[in-house]
Amino acid sequence: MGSPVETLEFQAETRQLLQLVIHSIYSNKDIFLRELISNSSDALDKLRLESLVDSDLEADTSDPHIVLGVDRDARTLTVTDNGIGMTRAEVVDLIGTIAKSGTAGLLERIKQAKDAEAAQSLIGQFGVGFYSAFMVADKVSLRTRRAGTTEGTLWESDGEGSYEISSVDDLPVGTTVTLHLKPADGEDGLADYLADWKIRSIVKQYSDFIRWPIRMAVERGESDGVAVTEMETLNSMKALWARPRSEVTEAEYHEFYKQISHDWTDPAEIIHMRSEGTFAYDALLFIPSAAPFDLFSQQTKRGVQLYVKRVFIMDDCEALVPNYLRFVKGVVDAHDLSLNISREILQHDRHIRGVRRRLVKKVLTAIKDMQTGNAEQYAKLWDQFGRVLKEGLIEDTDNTEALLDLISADSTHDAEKTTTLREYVERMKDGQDAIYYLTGATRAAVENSPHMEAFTAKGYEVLILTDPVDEVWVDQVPDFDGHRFQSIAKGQVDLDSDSDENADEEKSKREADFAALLPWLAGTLSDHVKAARLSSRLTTSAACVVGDAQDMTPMLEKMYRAMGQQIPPVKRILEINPAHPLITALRDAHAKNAEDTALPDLAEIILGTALLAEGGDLSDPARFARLLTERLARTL
Ligand SMILES: Nc1ncnc2c1ncn2[C@@H]1O[C@H](COP(=O)(O)OP(=O)(O)OP(=O)(O)O)[C@@H](O)[C@H]1O
Repeated sequence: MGSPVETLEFQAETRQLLQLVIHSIYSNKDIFLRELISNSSDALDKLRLESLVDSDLEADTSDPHIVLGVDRDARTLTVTDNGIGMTRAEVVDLIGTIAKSGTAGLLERIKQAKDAEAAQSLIGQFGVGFYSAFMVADKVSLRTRRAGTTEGTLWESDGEGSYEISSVDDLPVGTTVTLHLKPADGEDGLADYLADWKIRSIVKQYSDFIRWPIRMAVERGESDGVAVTEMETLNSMKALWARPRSEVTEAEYHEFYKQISHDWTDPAEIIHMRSEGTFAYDALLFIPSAAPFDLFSQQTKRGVQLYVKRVFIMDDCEALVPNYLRFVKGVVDAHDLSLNISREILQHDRHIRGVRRRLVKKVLTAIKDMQTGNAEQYAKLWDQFGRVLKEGLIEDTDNTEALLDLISADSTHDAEKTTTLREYVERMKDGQDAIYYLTGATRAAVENSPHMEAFTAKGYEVLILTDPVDEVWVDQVPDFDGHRFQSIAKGQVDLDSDSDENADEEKSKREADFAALLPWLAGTLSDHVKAARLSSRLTTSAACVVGDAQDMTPMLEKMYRAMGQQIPPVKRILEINPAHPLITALRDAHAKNAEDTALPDLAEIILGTALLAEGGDLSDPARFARLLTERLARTL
């Protein structure tokens, strides 16, 4: 026997929240199904747990499931579970009221939010759960019977001010939510939620890994003019990350990786972890073996997806992995977050920040282990992802040390093999305190650059850095193991630190010899260089161009320009080799007749050749070619 229908008012806050939901704060209405399935899944979990704890509870737990039902004539969609169910009092408490603390304050802030996006992000902290049904339905009925009780409850509402509640007989244990669907309306984001394909695709996208079967009767042709239907399970239920590592085979991991990454090759590394602390989560991450083609495009997305209790929440979750680990693929399943959590809130969530820190450490440690344990695999990985990892030196100062430890760079020590910074430091010469490097477009350009000459002659090893990102991090990272990074194309170089008196004397004499030429050179070339000085880094070339320690390198200047930034041209310093015959001849010619009109052209040619030798660009190549040919012609 059913009881008389009682009409109850929604609590004031609930009413406000419902209004917000109905008047569509959410552009993505599909999520209502995710919310209802998630509630059902929780109810199935609860029943299983309760029946284990309470042996007197007469509950059938032989086939826990969720069934989706469509009635096209009545335009209803039902979500049924045989989970724990609710008593009448629980329905009033749980569905008619919002028990969460801070609701009133939150609603106030939502009302004051500037736009829909801000409102959505606030409400994401909260989760609208069951109420999201009102986004797609103009009436919702809930029939439920709690396990261990006999009386069923019917709750019905149109989401306006009140709801009706009555007792009903003969309900099975569990809950059925019936949505009386609003008409489909493309403009309002309301899809046809009676269509099999739509339901199927929402389940696949959001609820594929729910551990209980989600079933639906699907049509399988006709027999004697009558549609034949068959129950089909829509979700795969296989959430690998929720299983203990020891129970998952490598083949299963690989299969799963391919499914989420759309990659054909097996991953290079698998990281499977579980945290059971105050903020419990499972994480299953993969380091791919090859970089995707769009790794450096602006549109590249991060590969880590966020789930909450097996319900898909979002992909490209920037709160979980930093940009420089965008190549890492996988899933993080947090056990205790709102399903509607927004990206913005996630960014500021203390727990999520903790998860992120841990994931970064795990990934970096996995790469480090590869470096020490499997050099060949590591070399491949570095080749694919080294450039991106080096972005971390700019983005993530918390992990500078770990990242520097991973660096593998070309060096003048070995033409075939790269070096780690640690190996470099171990080979450093006595008295050498800095790590020398030179940046450039290619290994050949760097190796043949005039800046290298004295370093090569004196046996100093120089790192050859040819990735654009190298230009930036070397300027930002203070040191490795107490040794600062020193560009050999910047600042003064004094490789004879133990200079004796004779050397000093010689130096003063040279300075005096060139005392007239240097200011003249600087003046003549003042459109291109800010100073001219004698070099101690050249052995065979006549000249080179160097920057001050804080100057931007020409490559960095070019990079900024390519990105559309307006920066004034950076003038560098011309260094000349006092022992080179061309330079001594110029000095003598200048001493003889400083007004000789051929001299400025010669100065330009010297500067131009220095730029060409470092692989740089000439400001006016045609002019340079003309000056050079005229000069050569005169020598014949
Ligand atoms: N199918 C169901 N079976 C049993 N109880 C349910 C069911 N659906 C909802 N409930 C009860 O109603 C409560 C409120 O549900 P609602 O979806 O509004 O919020 P929630 O699931 O608690 O939180 P959120 O969705 O924000 O994470 C649930 O906590 C649960 O106790």
